[in-house]
Order: sequence, then structure tokens, then C-alpha cells
Amino acid sequence: MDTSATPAAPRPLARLRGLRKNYHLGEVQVPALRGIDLDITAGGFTVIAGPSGSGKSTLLHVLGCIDRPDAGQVEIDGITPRELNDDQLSAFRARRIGFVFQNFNLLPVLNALENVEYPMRLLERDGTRRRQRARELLAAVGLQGMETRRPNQLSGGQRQRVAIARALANAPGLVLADEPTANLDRQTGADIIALMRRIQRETGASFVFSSHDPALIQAADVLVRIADGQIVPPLTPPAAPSVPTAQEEIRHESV
Ligand SMILES: Nc1ncnc2c1ncn2[C@@H]1O[C@H](COP(=O)(O)OP(=O)(O)OP(=O)(O)O)[C@@H](O)[C@H]1O
Repeated sequence: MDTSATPAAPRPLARLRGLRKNYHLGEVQVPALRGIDLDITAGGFTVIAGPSGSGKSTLLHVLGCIDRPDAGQVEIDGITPRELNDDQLSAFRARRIGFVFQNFNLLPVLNALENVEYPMRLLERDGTRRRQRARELLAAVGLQGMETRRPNQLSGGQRQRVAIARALANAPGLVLADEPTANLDRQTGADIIALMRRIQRETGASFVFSSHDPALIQAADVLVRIADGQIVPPLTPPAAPSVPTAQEEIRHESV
């Protein structure tokens, strides 16, 4: 008798189940997430696309443990953030998750090197090692020689590069970016996408973006469409298209 077990499917890096989230505007409830089930594969480049107000940022904030859902479960790397106290949650976030924000969110009084070093303060006591890693990260994003510049002495694309280096500071397994190209011109946005693609391949981290930038959507391994706080199932491709549509050119599509 064959007693060998069927090999289990690889566990996703993150599992989101039944996520619901409402905001409250006085008496009015604004539903932002209305039952999201989503697996984030380890090592992929996932883009969450959808119109303005569809819930992309809320979903990223819940996935990144910046915000808690009203209902549903989040599991990241086998950890259930809901079960952690505030200190444990801060440490978990610092170690496992890097964030890149649309508006860069750099600290204006710190220079580029200090901004990248900042998230390491919680986890790495040795200042020399911190500075060395920050220098290496800035070089990796093409900012060698700009270590002492403050954010207001850098262009938008350079600020976003500092933000990417900062997100990678603690070598997280999950990097989240909320519309990272939204405030950049087309060429700078394309450079930033290429940079993040390269870093994703080199580090093996899972990158998850929210965006409605077609260039970023084209770069996705996995495209998740969201509308009105719900995942939109993928379209069934037509039988024999004469011209490929943008939808079909996406290599894999989730859910
Ligand atoms: N702090 C808030 N208070 C009240 N309503 C909010 C708040 N944040 C978001 N919302 C609402 O929740 C819904 C989802 O918003 P969310 O920002 O997640 O969407 P989004 O897809 O990221 O939009 P955008 O692309 O414009 O950033 C929208 O209806 C929005 O108006």
C-alpha cells in the first residue's frame, strides 16, 4: 500500500481571509474592505490594482499591520499579528515588513544615510554596522555620494530611492508599496519599477504594490484587481484573440 502523502502546496507568505474594514464618518459607515480572501505568494511581485477609493491602501495597511481589520484573519509567515501586543507588533513589523509610501515619508531633518539607518535602530545596536549597511543600501539604489543630502536636496525619484533603501534596511521578507510611482514622472517611475524588480529578484522578498499605473501593472507577476472593497475575479480570455489585450499580457493572474 502506498502510504506516501501528497506533497502539500507551498504555504503562501501571507494569508488574508474574510477581511472587512469600515471607516466611520460621524454617523456614516464607509465600507473599505468587504470580505477579502487573498494569498500572497512568497518571492513574487504582486500588484493590487483598482480605481480610486476601491480599498487598495486600506488592504495594504491591514496587510502591513499598520491598521487592524474589523473582521477576518491576517497571517504572515505563520504569525497572527492580532495575537501580538503593541511592542511585539512593532518589533514584528520592523523585522518582517518594509514600507514604501507614495509621498516618500522621509524624515526631513535627517539626511539620506540617517533616514535609511533609522529603522535599524530598533534591531541593530552597533552604529558602525548600521551605517555600513545604510551606505550599501544607498549604493544599491544608485545614490552613492548623496548620503549627506537631506530630502529637500533630492529629486522625487531620488527620495523614492531613499525610501526603497529604508524599506530594505532590516532585510524584510515582505515589502509593501502604496502607489510608489504616483508622484513621479513617467521615466522616473519606469526607473523605480526596474529598480524594485531587480531588488525583488536579488533579495527574494515578496513585493506587494497598490497602483493604477499601467507600467507597474505590466511588471506584475501576480495581478489582483479590487473594486468596491472586493477582489474582482479575472476575466476569462476570449477564445482566439487577434490582438492581445493588456489583461492577457499579464503573465499570471491571482484569484
Ligand atoms: N480615514 C478615512 N476615513 C473615512 N473614510 C476613509 C478613510 N480612508 C479611506 N476611506 C474610504 O475608504 C474607501 C477605501 O479607501 P482607500 O484609500 O483604501 O482606497 P484606494 O483604492 O487606496 O484609493 P486611492 O487610489 O484614491 O488612494 C474609500 O471610500 C475612502 O473614501
